[in-house]
Amino acid sequence: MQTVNHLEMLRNTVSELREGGKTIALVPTMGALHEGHLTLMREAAKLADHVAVSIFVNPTQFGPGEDLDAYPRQLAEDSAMLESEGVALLWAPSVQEMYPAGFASNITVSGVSSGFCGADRPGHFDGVATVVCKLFHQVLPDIACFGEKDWQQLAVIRQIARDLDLTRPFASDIIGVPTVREPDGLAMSSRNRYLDEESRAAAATLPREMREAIARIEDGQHVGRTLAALEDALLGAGFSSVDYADLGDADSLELLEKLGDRKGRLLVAARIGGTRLIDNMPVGAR
Ligand SMILES: Nc1ncnc2c1ncn2[C@@H]1O[C@H](COP(=O)(O)OP(=O)(O)OP(=O)(O)O)[C@@H](O)[C@H]1O
Ligand SMILES: CC(C)(CO)[C@@H](O)C(=O)[O-]
Ligand code: BAL
Repeated sequence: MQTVNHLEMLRNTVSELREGGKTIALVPTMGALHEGHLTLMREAAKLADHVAVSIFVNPTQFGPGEDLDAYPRQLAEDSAMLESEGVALLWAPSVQEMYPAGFASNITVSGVSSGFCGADRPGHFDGVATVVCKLFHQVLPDIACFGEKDWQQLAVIRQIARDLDLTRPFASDIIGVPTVREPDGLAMSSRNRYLDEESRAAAATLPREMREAIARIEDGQHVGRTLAALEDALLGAGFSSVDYADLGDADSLELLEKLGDRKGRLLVAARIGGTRLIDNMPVGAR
């Protein structure tokens, strides 16, 4: 694996990897790798000749008071995991390399980025869209893989890929990979490591109650009342607050009060032991 920290070297390495018409799949991450990330890499490896992974804790997607400083950074450990996955290229730029002095651009996506996490974390998806756009221009991948765990992020990235002509041939090259879960159902996330034993045990209530709520909605029960009951169940199980628990159209993320024949998605963000967890699941898929 080649580890690259500077743009000029990245360009040379990408050209070398491309020799003979070889293709590249990019997996953007913020590091602190877990099995969810490795699953993205294994999917990427099926779809291209080489897998490139970026590790960059992107300051512009963190709001004031969020966990930018506390976010786990473990490049040596991550690097060893990538080596054993057969990753060809690790792109690990510094903040200075990504945002040199005088950097002044920003990509704002309307529509899909406005509710859910977009409402709770103002500017978050601007930061994500801007850095992902830069990563695409830097690595020039043929495809890129993202996790469905961050469903709204995936929708935002599909939108910029389409709008800004980021991939060949357009957004079909953005691959969404289903959420990888712990045995008790909790979605894997780098932030799970913030949880103490008690909060970690209670966190599994989130996917369990989501599945219950989905079954009720699919059985025709009132959406608003079912979601209110879901919030109560989470608060009763030890969550300190629920940022949102809403049913959205799976693609546009428009809020749905009734499922009808729409393909829906239940999206939840809730806090436990000081940690904000997110999850989402399909509704109306059965
Ligand atoms: N459990 C998971 N299943 C599938 N993909 C995942 C999972 N967790 C993360 N990903 C994907 O990995 C990529 C990198 O995510 P990131 O490095 O932010 O990890 P994370 O575990 O989501 O961290 P965080 O705790 O910050 O949410 C994203 O495309 C994300 O959706
Ligand atoms: C896509 C991403 C790497 C952009 O910083 C980040 O939001 C993430 O890890 O999900
Ligand atoms: N995986 C999403 C990145 C973030 O929460 O900032």
